[in-house]
Amino acid sequence: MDNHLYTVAQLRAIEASAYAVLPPGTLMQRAGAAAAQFAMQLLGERRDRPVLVLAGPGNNGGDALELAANLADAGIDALVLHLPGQRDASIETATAHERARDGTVGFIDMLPPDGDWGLVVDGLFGIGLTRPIGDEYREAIAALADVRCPILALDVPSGLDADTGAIIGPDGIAVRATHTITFLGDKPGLHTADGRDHAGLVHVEMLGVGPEHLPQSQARLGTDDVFAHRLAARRHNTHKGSFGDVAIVGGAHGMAGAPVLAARGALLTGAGRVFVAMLDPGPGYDSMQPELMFRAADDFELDKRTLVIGPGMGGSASAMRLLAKALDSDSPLVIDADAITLIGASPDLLARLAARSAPTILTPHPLEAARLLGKDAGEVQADRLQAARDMAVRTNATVILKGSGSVIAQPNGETVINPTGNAGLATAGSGDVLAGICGTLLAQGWPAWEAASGATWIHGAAADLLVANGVGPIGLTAGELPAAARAVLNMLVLDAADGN
Ligand SMILES: NC(=O)C1=CN([C@@H]2O[C@H](COP(=O)(O)OP(=O)(O)OC[C@H]3O[C@@H](n4cnc5c(N)ncnc54)[C@H](O)[C@@H]3O)[C@@H](O)[C@H]2O)[C@@H](O)CC1
Ligand SMILES: Nc1ncnc2c1ncn2[C@@H]1O[C@H](COP(=O)(O)OP(=O)(O)O)[C@@H](O)[C@H]1O
Ligand SMILES: [K+]
Repeated sequence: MDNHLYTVAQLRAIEASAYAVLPPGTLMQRAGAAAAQFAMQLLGERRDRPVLVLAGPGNNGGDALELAANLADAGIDALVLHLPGQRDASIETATAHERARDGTVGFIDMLPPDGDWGLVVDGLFGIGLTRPIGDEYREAIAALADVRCPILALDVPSGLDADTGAIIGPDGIAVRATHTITFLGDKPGLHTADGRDHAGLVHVEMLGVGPEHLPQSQARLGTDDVFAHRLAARRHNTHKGSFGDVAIVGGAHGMAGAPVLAARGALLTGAGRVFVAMLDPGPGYDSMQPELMFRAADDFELDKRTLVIGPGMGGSASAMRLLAKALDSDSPLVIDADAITLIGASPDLLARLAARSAPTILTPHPLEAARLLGKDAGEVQADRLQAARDMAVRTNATVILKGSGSVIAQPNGETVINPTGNAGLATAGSGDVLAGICGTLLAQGWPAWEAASGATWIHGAAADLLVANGVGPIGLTAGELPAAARAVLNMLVLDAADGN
């Protein structure tokens, strides 16, 4: 599967390269025809209902007019609300307009208050949106909030930044589509930040443009292909030492739960032995998971095991001392939660981190990322891919910027957006479980990049599995994730053995 994600600048280059070898209007006609076909699939049994098509001033509007003409030719009642703006349309869009006018497409001047549509198509703006949506378009987009039928966005939901997944403008608005048919290549903004909520299910349509027109992409949508070759079935002749030791370092007073969740995550995804090194005196054992071994962090040997440092660790002097020791060690290291905050406040710790050569994964949520970058969380969320890449360069580590559409980046700029997971994960402790799974995969010898991509994928898929079984998204708890992650991992290993 082609899972490359292209920036708007790259899409413009693809467009220009394909445009140069095709008769004028070909790409728009193909976009309109493909979108009409997709629309008919979405309409299904509701083909007797009218389809509302919103067409904007640019070529996205041209696609919409082509789609309307195709639907009308197929006998569907297509009604266009055309909002052409001040500037002249491109020749392609003007031609599409003529075609729609000459056929049986209906044109309306305003939205009827209670249209009983079979489908609504958003062709207001695509990758050409350069400024916040103005009042004349805002009204039409706001009206879609009351629509009860599927909404199909052409190329990009209008109002969404295709590069970042942020809604354009401080007081911005964007269409919330149920489906997006996106042209000439997939886009990062459809899969992260507000992208998942606004794009719905994404279908990529290449419009017959071949690989010779496609540039090298720096970002991909994550699939299990990234780590599938690591999913080896376990051999009989193995022992607990074969699967690595993970030690979770954290657990200041009152925060013992965080390292315990991380430890359960690590244990149930296959580490041979899991320790919890507690900063402050805490529980002697976990009655739910008595296999975990509890130690005092102060005199705990940090070498020769994979470390997950930060869950519930607090910001005390002993936390800082332990973190410095962990950073200076040769152990594979996952840095989470309070440990990230401490590094954000200390140039010395940051320098130690950047100097490491052992595998290192950093798992910030947007606020922790902001502390590390000296920004605020809003600035991080405004461009999650760039923020993740900046952190990877600054720390010389693999970074997982968490949140809807987690972004995984490595210092060379390579980036993956994770497609699994759901809002059930927006609950305290789920990040601790992710850190534990990262630790397990590192302990089993996965390189940092594959461990980070794999852990994020498995963690999200665990939440998806729970939701599919009626556990969440509302009320899903972090403690339920480790067993679900175990089920996902075992299924992946079985699939890999079957050659699927
Ligand atoms: N050019 C081509 O060869 C193809 C273009 N395609 C479509 O064309 C789209 C890109 O077309 P355009 O570059 O015309 O861009 P758009 O149609 O996305 O919008 C740009 C137009 O809107 C105006 N505009 C931008 N922001 C605005 C705002 N906030 N308020 C009001 N007006 C605003 C611009 O001045 C311009 O006229 C793609 O997303 C895709 O849907 C497809 O048909 C594939 C082929
Ligand atoms: N709305 C969401 N959709 C998908 N994943 C989410 C969402 N909200 C949170 N997550 C995931 O849940 C985890 C939360 O981690 P974090 O914010 O560190 O919480 P905590 O510190 O309480 O464990 C991360 O893996 C994050 O990517
Ligand atoms: K659109």
